Amino acid sequence: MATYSRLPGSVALITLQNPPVNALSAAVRQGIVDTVQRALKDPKVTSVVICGQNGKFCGGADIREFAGPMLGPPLVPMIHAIEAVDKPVAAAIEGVALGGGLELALGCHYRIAHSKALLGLPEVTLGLLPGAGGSQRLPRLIGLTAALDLITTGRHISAAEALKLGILDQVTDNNVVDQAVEFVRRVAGQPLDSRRLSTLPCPPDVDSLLDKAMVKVRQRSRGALAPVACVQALMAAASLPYTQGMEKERELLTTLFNSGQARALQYAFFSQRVVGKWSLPSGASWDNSAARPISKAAVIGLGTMGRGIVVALALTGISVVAVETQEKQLAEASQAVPAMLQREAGRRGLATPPGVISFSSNLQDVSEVELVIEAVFEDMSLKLQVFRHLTSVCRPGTLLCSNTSGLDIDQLAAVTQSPGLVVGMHFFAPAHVMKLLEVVYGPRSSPEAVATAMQLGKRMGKVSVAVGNCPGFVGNRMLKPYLEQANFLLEEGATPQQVDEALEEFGFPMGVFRMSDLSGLDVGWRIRKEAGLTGPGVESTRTRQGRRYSPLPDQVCEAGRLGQKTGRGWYQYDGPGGRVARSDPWVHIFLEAYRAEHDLVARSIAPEEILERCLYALINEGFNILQDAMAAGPEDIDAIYVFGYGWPRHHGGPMFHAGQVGLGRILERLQHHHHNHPDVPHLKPSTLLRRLVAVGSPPVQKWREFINKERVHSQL
Ligand SMILES: CCCCCCCCCCCCC[C@H](O)CC(=O)SCCNC(=O)CCNC(=O)[C@H](O)C(C)(C)COP(=O)(O)OP(=O)(O)OC[C@H]1O[C@@H](n2cnc3c(N)ncnc32)[C@H](O)[C@@H]1OP(=O)(O)O
Ligand SMILES: NC(=O)c1ccc[n+]([C@@H]2O[C@H](COP(=O)([O-])OP(=O)(O)OC[C@H]3O[C@@H](n4cnc5c(N)ncnc54)[C@H](O)[C@@H]3O)[C@@H](O)[C@H]2O)c1
Repeated sequence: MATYSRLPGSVALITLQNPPVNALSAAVRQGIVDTVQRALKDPKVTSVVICGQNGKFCGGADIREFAGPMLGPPLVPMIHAIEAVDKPVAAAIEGVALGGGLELALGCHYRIAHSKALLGLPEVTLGLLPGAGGSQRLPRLIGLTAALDLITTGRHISAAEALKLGILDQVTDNNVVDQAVEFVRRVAGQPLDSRRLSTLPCPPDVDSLLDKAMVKVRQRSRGALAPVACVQALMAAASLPYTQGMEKERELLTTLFNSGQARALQYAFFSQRVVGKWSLPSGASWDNSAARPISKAAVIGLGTMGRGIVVALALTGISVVAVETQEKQLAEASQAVPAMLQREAGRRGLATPPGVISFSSNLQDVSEVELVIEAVFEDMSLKLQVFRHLTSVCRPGTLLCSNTSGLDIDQLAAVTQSPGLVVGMHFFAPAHVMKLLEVVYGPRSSPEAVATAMQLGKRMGKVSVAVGNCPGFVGNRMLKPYLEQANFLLEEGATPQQVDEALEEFGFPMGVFRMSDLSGLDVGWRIRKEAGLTGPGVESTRTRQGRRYSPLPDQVCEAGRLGQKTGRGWYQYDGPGGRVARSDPWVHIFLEAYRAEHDLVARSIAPEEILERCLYALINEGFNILQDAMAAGPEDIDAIYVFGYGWPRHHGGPMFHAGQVGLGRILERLQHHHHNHPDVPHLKPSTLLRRLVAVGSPPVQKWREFINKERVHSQL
């Protein structure tokens, strides 16, 4: 709703009230329509201020309403009515003015903001465009170049930047409503024509800026529709009168609204928030478990991951003891880490990186910290040794965390004095940049330890997801069948390029083979050796441990091709560390020889089969994970894949995508592929998938409840 009050001095104050962000729900829109009418009719009112309750102007349209029929007064005529008022109307912006919130402000004649406010048109991130006149008014106010940037990126800008761009008329450190009231009193009676943005001309696109932008956006959007539609809306603004521009905005919005992509992106928005409200099978959850404050931490092992973790902690204002036993590594890290910190602080606009870092080669130096993150090699015996040492050195109550990619957290906990204080904190490379953190709880991890790791992740700006303790946890466990299928496809006749192209066409930033070259092929090779799948003494057949196995990646490593770092992998590069992947004749000859050796006849494989085999195998493992209660719900899996594995956000995440494709279809295709490849257990449809199909394929939002019920009735 919106409340109305008349302040001394003939100013009407309209306050939006819809906690927590004053989203423009039907009730708020009705409230605005009614109160604006009241202000218009009240002869004693000479000017109007619109503000939001509880320090937030407005977070935009109510995204939850998009799932149902749109009721209540529509936004566009509501904003036109405000713009047409013949008394000055000012938006008093505190907190946020985003999306429809900023569009509402653009309909006002003046905009005054608090210096800490954030403004933006983030609709593109929800698969939409600014559909309440924003795509037509903003370029009229700030020009095409700046409007293009804000609308196609959806980025939030500070009040200072908004003032510079000309979006705001005034910025204040004081009470913004008081300032706005004073402002409108001052300007009452002045002509308003030039303040009505819809009546102003839009600058024409003289340098074909928008054509060039369109080319770039199409290249970068990887199949996402909204960025393209945003440019189209700006083209309409630049070339058509306002009314026709608005018609085009509406037409484009309707297309986006009806696209599966908008639903996927809005689901992704809420998933990100759902995972913060974590719960464990024990009943412990975000709202009944207290986190400990952390101000001093240690990181053990300063390789690729450890360095990034030190930077991420320091940026959060935490003092870090950084420990590395190899002299050369320590010397390198003590040069590299401060430089990384400086760079990242600069990128985030922080003047001085807040955390203090001390480097050491002595594990004894971590005795005073409150939390330790171990990031030594992925070797269980080494990690056990480190944890034994830590538990004897650290004071009682210190949280001991491991950045292992998939080893057993419980085994690590078992060698410590307080197993309840051991959790996994699985960061992704580079750890100071990537948004995902898997917080891995073992059977003995205490709610307090999970809560502390989750909160620390949040402080670091991560999307933290609580996951159960199983090999590979959630993300890497699902990756295994995906990689396996990619290798099998090579055996059957595909090339690395064909597989990668199909996946990139789907929207991944990199296909599986380019990604593996980037991460280093030796990572998986080491894990397979540890698992006894390859290495000296293991037979060179295509079956291992009773199931189909492809020795192709092992053989590529044995040839000294470890990916980008050696300048050769599934592709060739300009040299060690090269980044541009080129097809390598060696790989094609190698694949042909391999197929000949194993009597395999290469067949032509369609992109559809590549996608089905790779993605449905991955999705199937997602169902197994839900069934095993290793993830609390499909949103957790989807957030992990979107934020950690490059799953295209406009496809929502693997589990959401399964729902969009249709669970019946996924089941049928898995059955088909499993029939053709009975020696590949990952293709055998999961019981949960079968159960969901049997009950009519409920929408993804209902799976959590269904799984819990099935578990109670022991159906899973
Ligand atoms: C069929 C054809 C029909 C075609 C025509 C249809 C016509 C429809 C007309 C539409 C016109 C378009 C109008 C406009 O252009 C579209 C929009 O405005 S889209 C919304 C744009 N706004 C945003 O994207 C902002 C989203 N929110 C945020 O970024 C953040 O929440 C925040 C505001 C920066 C605050 O951040 P935090 O303080 O960290 O808080 P949280 O993020 O945790 O949020 C708290 C709580 O609020 C919920 N929430 C936030 N924003 C919204 C919102 N806009 N709508 C609904 N709910 C919102 C959030 O989910 C949290 O709740 P929880 O999930 O925890 O319950
Ligand atoms: N690299 C990745 O992409 C990635 C991603 C997520 C998780 N991980 C996990 O993070 C951990 C570290 O991986 P990495 O890639 O950073 O390895 P790395 O080889 O780059 O670095 C490991 C570092 O640990 C040091 N070290 C070894 N024993 C030590 C000890 N006893 N005390 C102190 N330092 C010691 C080594 O000298 C080395 O500098 C592994 O468990 C790995 O599985 C890696």
